[in-house]
Amino acid sequence: MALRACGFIIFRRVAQRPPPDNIEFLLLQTSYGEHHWTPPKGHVDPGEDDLTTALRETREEAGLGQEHLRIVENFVKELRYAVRGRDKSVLYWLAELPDPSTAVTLSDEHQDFRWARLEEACALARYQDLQDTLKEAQRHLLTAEGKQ
Ligand SMILES: Nc1nc2c(ncn2[C@@H]2O[C@H](COP(=O)(O)OP(=O)(O)OP(=O)(O)OP(=O)(O)OC[C@H]3O[C@@H](n4cnc5c(=O)[nH]c(N)nc54)[C@H](O)[C@@H]3O)[C@@H](O)[C@H]2O)c(=O)[nH]1
Repeated sequence: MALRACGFIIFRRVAQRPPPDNIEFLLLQTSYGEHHWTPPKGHVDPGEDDLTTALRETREEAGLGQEHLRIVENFVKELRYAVRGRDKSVLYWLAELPDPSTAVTLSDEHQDFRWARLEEACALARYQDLQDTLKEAQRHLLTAEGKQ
């Protein structure tokens, strides 16, 4: 069976810059393996529903819970890639951190985090599918605000 993981693309808006540069995405760097950067996400536990997984992993990995987040409607993206020869599917929802000063608290699974504008986020993310997803998220937000 394919591996399945779920998470959140989390963004915040900073007041000091005009759109689109006011949008910053949260990326976490693993403390293991290739030290790659991804949004908070993780494997679905047996019997767990996808959104519950996304919320649980975001709390575990970034210290951010539903009380800190505003989930954006009509945005969910699936990425499919192979990990050590097994197909993996990752579902990402999109959520805003309305209070941009809310602290991010990492677990042992990650060694660093970054709030990054789209260009830097894409450079950190490295994988084309994740970069495309971040770009789509930004487009979705700007379109919703009538700024594009
Ligand atoms: N020591 C050690 N331990 C590990 C390792 N590996 C796992 N652990 C343990 O597992 C726990 C994590 O459990 P969860 O939090 O539940 O799972 P996830 O959050 O899902 O995390 P993963 O790291 O398993 O999965 P990915 O992020 O998917 O990375 C897997 C590979 O896929 C590629 N890749 C990544 N992202 C993209 C993308 O967007 N697009 C594309 N195209 N490719 C992408 C990249 O090549 C990468 O190397 C940790 O606590 C460790 O105990 C490891 O290498 N060494």
